[in-house]
Amino acid sequence: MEVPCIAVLPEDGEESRQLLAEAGVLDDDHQIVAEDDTLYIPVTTVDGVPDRFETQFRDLPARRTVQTPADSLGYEPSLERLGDVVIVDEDDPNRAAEIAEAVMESDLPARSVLNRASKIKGELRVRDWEVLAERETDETVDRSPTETVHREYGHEFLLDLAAVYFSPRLATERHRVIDQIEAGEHVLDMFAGVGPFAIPAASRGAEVVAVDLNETAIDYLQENARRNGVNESITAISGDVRAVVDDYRGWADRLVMNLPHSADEFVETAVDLAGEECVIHYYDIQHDSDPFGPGIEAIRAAAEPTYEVTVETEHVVKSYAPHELNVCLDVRLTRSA
Ligand SMILES: C[S@@+](CC[C@H](N)C(=O)[O-])C[C@H]1O[C@@H](n2cnc3c(N)ncnc32)[C@H](O)[C@@H]1O
Repeated sequence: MEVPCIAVLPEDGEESRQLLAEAGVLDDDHQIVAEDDTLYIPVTTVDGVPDRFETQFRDLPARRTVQTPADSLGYEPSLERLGDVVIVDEDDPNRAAEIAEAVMESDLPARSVLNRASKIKGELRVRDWEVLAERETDETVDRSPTETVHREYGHEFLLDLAAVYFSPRLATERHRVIDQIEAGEHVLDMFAGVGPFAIPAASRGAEVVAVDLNETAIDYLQENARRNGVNESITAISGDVRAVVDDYRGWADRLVMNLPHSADEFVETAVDLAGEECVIHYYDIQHDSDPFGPGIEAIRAAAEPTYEVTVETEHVVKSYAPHELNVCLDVRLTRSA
């Protein structure tokens, strides 16, 4: 379509564009075109173009705007992105299907759209998913629609949401813990999943043991260790963490205990694994009237009097449910003299 524009030399382009913008007549809906040593800059109207420019009419292509799901839906859907997977949280199946279609039609780089089909459940803390939409490309034809690559603070994690636990919402919390790790430390991640604590810990120069009951999570953790170049510093063990006590008794300078609903069942194991001095990052979910008390009590009961127990940080990670908080205690155990 022909639109009004000015014609200038390329070296005058930026100054001219600015003058048009200042005059309020720069047309952002069409593209600037370079042709035969001339730049054609679109304007919204001939009136108001500064006198130094001559206007003419020319066929300039429309500028493509980014299409979002909200553009076709007419409302902003609640979406979460994990790599190239888009997650919706919708109880109404019609609305879920409508959102999925809008996502696939939009410019979001989505390979699949998933809906939560169950709560996180069982010992392995995995949930069911409904695949609402899926785009197959040559590159991803053999990949499950629930598998993706998530990037976090310079690391990448391959994972299958249908087979392992993973939450991108804990990225800032993981970073808080990882920031405390020093090179040479012995770090034991008791519930390691696909490695979002263990792998960055190894990148900081720690020697890491990562344990998980979920064999598939350990397979991904090993792949992720390779992808992030730290496989030499991580020992990955598939099985119940209680079974590693004989091999790692007294070994750990730092323990990560991210199993919030039942961490209290593993404090004796943690004390068995702790070295002379050991920091425990203990995750818990408790009522907001006393979010830290039960965890501190459980750790004191298991560790004292063998260890002196110092609570270094009481940290609220996020709200979990009405009146329930997901919290982390950073607790230092120092073996008593
Ligand atoms: C909440 S997820 C945390 C995973 C990981 N730390 C993360 O942040 O993504 C808890 C993990 O503990 C594992 N798990 C549960 N019971 C276990 C046990 N007895 N021994 C070792 N791992 C266990 C589950 O398989 C699950 O991967």
